[in-house]
Amino acid sequence: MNGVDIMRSLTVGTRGSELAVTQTNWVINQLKEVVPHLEIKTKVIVTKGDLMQKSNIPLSKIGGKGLFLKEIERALLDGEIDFAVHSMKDVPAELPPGLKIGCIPIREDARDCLISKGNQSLDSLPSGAVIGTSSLRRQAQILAYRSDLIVESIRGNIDTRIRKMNEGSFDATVLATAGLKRLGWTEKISERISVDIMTPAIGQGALMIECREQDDELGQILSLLHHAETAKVIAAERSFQQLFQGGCHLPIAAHGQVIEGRVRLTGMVAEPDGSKTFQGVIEGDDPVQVGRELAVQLLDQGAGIVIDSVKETIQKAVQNR
Ligand SMILES: NCc1[nH]cc(CCC(=O)O)c1CC(=O)O
Repeated sequence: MNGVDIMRSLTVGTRGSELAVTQTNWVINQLKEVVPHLEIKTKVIVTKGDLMQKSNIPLSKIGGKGLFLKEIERALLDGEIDFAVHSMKDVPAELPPGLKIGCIPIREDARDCLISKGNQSLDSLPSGAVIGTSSLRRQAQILAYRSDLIVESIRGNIDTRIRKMNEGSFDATVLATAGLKRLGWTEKISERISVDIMTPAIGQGALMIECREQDDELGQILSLLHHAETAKVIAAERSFQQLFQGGCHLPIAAHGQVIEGRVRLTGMVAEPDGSKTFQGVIEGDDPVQVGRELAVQLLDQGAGIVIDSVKETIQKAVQNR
């Protein structure tokens, strides 16, 4: 890539988690390579999601996307920071007015991975082994594949979850491969789970850089990190998700690939106990259309009934808090 000669002093806002800071630093380094004269300061911002993680209420029961974003978006709009790096997976369907997607950089490995005591794989775990996850998507797919395993809720950042597994009553946990790779912790991975067994979360492994709508100069800088192929599959995955009107707290998954210029999207919706799964694959040229068509296909099979009942359960849990 050619360097661009822009002098500007920027502030990036980030959550304080080790993963958030690592992802932000990755972006800073990428930017400095293409725009050597940039000066970038980092400002750590505490979000509601970070505070909730210290509590015992499962995030799936709090519901709603954007728990990790609100305070950061406030800081963007107030001009306290100029841009922010988010895990795509945690970004809601719509951005608030005044903000835009600065770019979508190249995606890391989208697969989930198993981290287990004794380095066991999903196939070699003994019957009755306890897997810690609070993701209904992961729970449903683990149980659909191995109904003899037990899933229990586990909370916290990546390092907390791994520690809880090693110290506590869990035999294994499932995390995003991308997070572990970025943190340099791949030696902890026991198995990268095939997308044929576990469809990844919508946007998993991808980042989204957000900035102010009117900041054209920064938009131009950020566009240097944009990865068109990633953006295409993300558009398909998110368009699929949009028809279910829900985020990563629902048992919904999608994984897009670009094959000879066309998008191939696999989608999955499941009953949280894994007793029933709806799956489909659609290929096409227009990512948004592909996502929509696939969602309609699964809705026609009855996936909407499953999702509505999961939403109802979440709603009740929120009311009873
Ligand atoms: N919801 C938490 C979250 N948001 C992004 C990642 C990992 C990185 C990614 O998916 O890009 C994680 C943790 C995990 O699921 O293991």
